[in-house]
Amino acid sequence: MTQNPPPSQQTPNSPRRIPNRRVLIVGNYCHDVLIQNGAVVAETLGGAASFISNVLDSSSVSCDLVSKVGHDFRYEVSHAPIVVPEKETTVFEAYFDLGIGHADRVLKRVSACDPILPSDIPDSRFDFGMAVGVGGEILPETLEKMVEICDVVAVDIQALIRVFDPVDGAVKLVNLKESGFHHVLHRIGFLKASSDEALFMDVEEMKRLCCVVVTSGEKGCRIYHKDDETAVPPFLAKQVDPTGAGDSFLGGLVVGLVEGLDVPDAALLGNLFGSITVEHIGQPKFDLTMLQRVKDEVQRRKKQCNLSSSQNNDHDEFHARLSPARFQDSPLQPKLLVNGLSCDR
Ligand SMILES: Nc1ncnc2c1ncn2[C@@H]1O[C@H](COP(=O)(O)OP(=O)(O)O)[C@@H](O)[C@H]1O
Ligand SMILES: O=P([O-])([O-])O[C@@H]1[C@@H](O)[C@H](O)[C@@H](O)[C@H](O)[C@@H]1O
Repeated sequence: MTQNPPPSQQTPNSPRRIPNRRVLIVGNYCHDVLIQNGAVVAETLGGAASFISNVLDSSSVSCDLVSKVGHDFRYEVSHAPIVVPEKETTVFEAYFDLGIGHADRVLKRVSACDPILPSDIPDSRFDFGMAVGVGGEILPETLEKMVEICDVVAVDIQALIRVFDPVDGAVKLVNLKESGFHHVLHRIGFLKASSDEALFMDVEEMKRLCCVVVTSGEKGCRIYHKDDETAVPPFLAKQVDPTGAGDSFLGGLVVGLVEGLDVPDAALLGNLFGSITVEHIGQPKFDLTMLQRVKDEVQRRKKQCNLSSSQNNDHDEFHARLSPARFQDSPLQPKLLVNGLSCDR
């Protein structure tokens, strides 16, 4: 197969045969069961792929999605999964002993569908690939194929370092070095980890290989790349269920990158979508007016950055403009958050 050179290496005479497709998402949908004090509180569509495609679809970013489910898959989704008739859909039970609004949860994978194989992935080229497994469905050879066919690959570390207790399915983490993926990591563009997961990698080593983004719930996120470290401020949210925040964050980050924002601005969009997600149980339905306001702010920000001759590293203004766009119709008081501190307007 003839591959297009990555955009940075394309010249007017490059043999660019077929335009890239935009985004490839690889990861299984799952059924999430939320449990508090021994009782089932909610059952929802889960899996990073579902949260991410929700963000991309709502933002009009076209994507292909490769996911496997079993005969018992119960949800209508806009990107059809591969159905494996002899298997059951991946199921996660999430135990919230402190209440489902609380960030602390214990996850158990109680059923696992099949892994995604390189042959399940289309032989096209993509601008962005997203390796976003939740239940061990991304294999080293799956990621190897993704880095071959995608110009930039963003990886959620949870796809690489999760292992599952053979008896009760409890999720445990192994160090990235022992994950079986270490040899591919120099070929990925972005590695996203929550602050708990970041303890299972050497950030100093990884930031030399790719852009590392560490999310910290209500505190926002930090970006590490080479010798740079950038804190990206959060948005206020009334947390109801933390499930999917990291996934929606990654979706927002990729929407920003596809739109041509620089990485801190794109991460700010990630924070925005993460903050909206924690206000819902299951998949958030994004308000159309809010989405339009956010799109307008993104276009405005792009123009502003194009006009400015010097590198514009001041993201506070973009944050200050996104905040009211997000809170306009919300019961939360619109507040300005600067460097993680909230101030009344
Ligand atoms: N309580 C919260 N308030 C505001 N934003 C939040 C909150 N929780 C999560 N977010 C946003 O979602 C992102 C991902 O959340 P986090 O909890 O760090 O990830 P994960 O779901 O992978 O554990 C955060 O960086 C932040 O931008
Ligand atoms: O909450 P989060 O860490 O972003 O991502 C979650 C996964 O950790 C979990 O395994 C899955 O069942 C949820 O649907 C969601 O994808």
